[in-house]
Amino acid sequence: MAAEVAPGYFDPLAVDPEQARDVARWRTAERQRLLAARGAMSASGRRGLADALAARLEAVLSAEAGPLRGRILSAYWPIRNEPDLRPLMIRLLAAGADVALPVAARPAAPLQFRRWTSDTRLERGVWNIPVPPADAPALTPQIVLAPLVGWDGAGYRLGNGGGYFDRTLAVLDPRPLVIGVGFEDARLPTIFPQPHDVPMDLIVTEAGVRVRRAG
Ligand SMILES: Nc1nc2c(c(=O)[nH]1)N(C=O)[C@@H](CNc1ccc(C(=O)N[C@@H](CCC(=O)O)C(=O)O)cc1)CN2
Ligand SMILES: Nc1ncnc2c1ncn2[C@@H]1O[C@H](COP(=O)(O)OP(=O)(O)OP(=O)(O)O)[C@@H](O)[C@H]1O
Repeated sequence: MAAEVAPGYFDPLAVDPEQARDVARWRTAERQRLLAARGAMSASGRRGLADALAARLEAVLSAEAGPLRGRILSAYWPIRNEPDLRPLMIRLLAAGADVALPVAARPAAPLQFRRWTSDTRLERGVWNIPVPPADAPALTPQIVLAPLVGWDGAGYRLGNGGGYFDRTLAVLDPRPLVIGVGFEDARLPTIFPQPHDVPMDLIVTEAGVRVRRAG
């Protein structure tokens, strides 16, 4: 009997399509809930938490990555009430780091990273996200700040649902130090990690380093 069944049938790592659909549906609902909660914060409350988060990040960066001069860091231009780290991005530039922004240039493809300075004239990319223009230098980041919609204690990230960071982290070589950044309140018991989900090396919130994966 067993010999008649394709060996893949018993593959314990195979994804059950029904379960994958359930997880995807659950994530869509959790994303909505978390985005609504973040949107309901006052602007000044969000600003205060973002500033606290930026201070935590600065300490983490110097502890983990050493001097920032010459380092290539990817940050993000805030959308959907994400923590606004633009003041930190300016300080990183002043410290001599190269700052890049992610660009979803093609659907279902890895992100590109383009150099950003305070003089860069941003254009509107997909979903109206401001991005550096196509002639901005392409950079390969050594450190990636990945904005979190949600996160869990195992270091997994719930993002905006495009799968862009997962696709990107799957192909970046050498692999950068990946730091998930978001608000403490966005913690979930688990995001039900799927085979494509790439865990963060660190998760930092306004409360400090919340997850650190060995590695
Ligand atoms: N500030 C910032 N920039 C970023 C990201 C980010 O999360 N934050 N990205 C990080 O990847 C990339 C853009 N990713 C995005 C992915 C999906 C959607 C989006 O609109 N998604 C659908 C929901 C899809 C679903 O739930 O299945 C939507 O909300 O309608 C927007 C941006 C690149 N730049
Ligand atoms: N490496 C990959 N290769 C192919 N598809 C992928 C990969 N990573 C993610 N996906 C697909 O992208 C979709 C969204 O994934 P997921 O819910 O993890 O997004 P997210 O991490 O929240 O989004 P984002 O990174 O854009 O903020 C899923 O359907 C998933 O199958």
